Amino acid sequence: MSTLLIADGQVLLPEMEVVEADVLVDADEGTILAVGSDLATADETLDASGGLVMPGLVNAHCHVAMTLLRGYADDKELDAWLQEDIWPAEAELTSEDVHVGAELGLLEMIKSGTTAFADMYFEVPEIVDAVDDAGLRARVGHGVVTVVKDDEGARADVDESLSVAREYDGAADGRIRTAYMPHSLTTVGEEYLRESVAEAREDGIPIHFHANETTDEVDPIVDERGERPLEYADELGLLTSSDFVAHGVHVDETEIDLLASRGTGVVHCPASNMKLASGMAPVQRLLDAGVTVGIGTDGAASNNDLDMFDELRDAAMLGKLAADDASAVSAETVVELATKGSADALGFESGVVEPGANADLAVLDLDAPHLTPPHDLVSHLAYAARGSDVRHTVCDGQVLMRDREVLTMDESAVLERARQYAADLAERAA
Ligand SMILES: CSC[C@H]1O[C@@H](n2cnc3c(O)ncnc32)[C@H](O)[C@@H]1O
Ligand SMILES: [Zn+2]
Repeated sequence: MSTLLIADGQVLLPEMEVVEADVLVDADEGTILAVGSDLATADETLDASGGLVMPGLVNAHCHVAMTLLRGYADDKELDAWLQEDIWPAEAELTSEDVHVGAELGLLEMIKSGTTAFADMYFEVPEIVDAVDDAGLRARVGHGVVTVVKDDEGARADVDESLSVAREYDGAADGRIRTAYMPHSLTTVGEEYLRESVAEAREDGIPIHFHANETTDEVDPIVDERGERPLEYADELGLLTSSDFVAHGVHVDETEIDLLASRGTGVVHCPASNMKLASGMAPVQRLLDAGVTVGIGTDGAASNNDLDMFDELRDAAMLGKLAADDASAVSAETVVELATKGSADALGFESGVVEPGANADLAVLDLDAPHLTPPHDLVSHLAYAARGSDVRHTVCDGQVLMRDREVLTMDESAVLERARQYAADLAERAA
């Protein structure tokens, strides 16, 4: 067994308590062996002195290759943004573009302490390949949109999503898991949803989709069906405890109870919801009802970065506004949502620093003006820390970034390729 010791730091425990301790990792199994003092010596050591060892952040909803479209189209609401700018640009995407964009996003994640994410996009084999090389953990899937396709095209899209989910589950030494990913209840036709959900269920494949993001999406469903979107989703068999939905902004009490009783996770994407003026998710009400809530960035074109520390702060701030209550969505809550909450929604044994859990960890450097004085480190994580404070990143027991040097990627080459491919893409899409 080869071991890794993360030594001499403070450690954030699952109960949100901070203690001085070392963390011993089984680097072969990729799990945490022990948290404490006087632990065994290890094959490799990471110096965490002056730092906080915390669970790696889990970005529970992303479109990682959309980094190539960062800053490409801003300041529009969702429908106009997708239809006028994003979908025409995505029609020009090549598999190489997706690879290059994914690498850029993965680099950004490693540098800002994210160790796992969920991703819905096209050209999934390219994303799998990039994740495998970068060393992160992900639940990936091919996003299905049938509304603009003929029957043959729609079925091919559905089949691709199901076959990708079957083929790549367990890839990258088990760090890749998959899901069937219909884009949303309005962009995938009912007959395709009915057939494909049954197939996914037969094979035990989880399902992830965008839900209740805007009133423009909710109102037509209510008008045409006389029921709420998540009631419709439930009838289709889309809400089980292995499934998770993105956004859940415009949900009523019936839908919140449905999510809680089915055990379906909701991924809150506060920055994207604010930027596209989609609305404010009722995060405190979801939590009070017992819904599993995670946090995600959404894509870098609607955020516009993949720094989960921004998301923690946004989630806390927006949660208070939505509840009209400054005690709602507290610092402890958002830290838990972006770690264990997201990991639970995605079905990963990550998000906590405790023996047996995946060794997916970030070490934050506390020696910075904006993190001084250290009255309350959980408060700092929620309200003051930035991705650039991360000093080391570890996933599955492997060191991906040591002393701010990313070991699994050539940073300058990734940036150079991304600049070139993004410029070419924008030119083709113009
Ligand atoms: C079919 S692959 C995923 C698809 O989703 C698009 N997308 C990005 N952000 C959002 C969002 O906030 N709501 C809905 N759809 C979104 C992305 O551009 C891809 O086309
Ligand atoms: Zn999305």
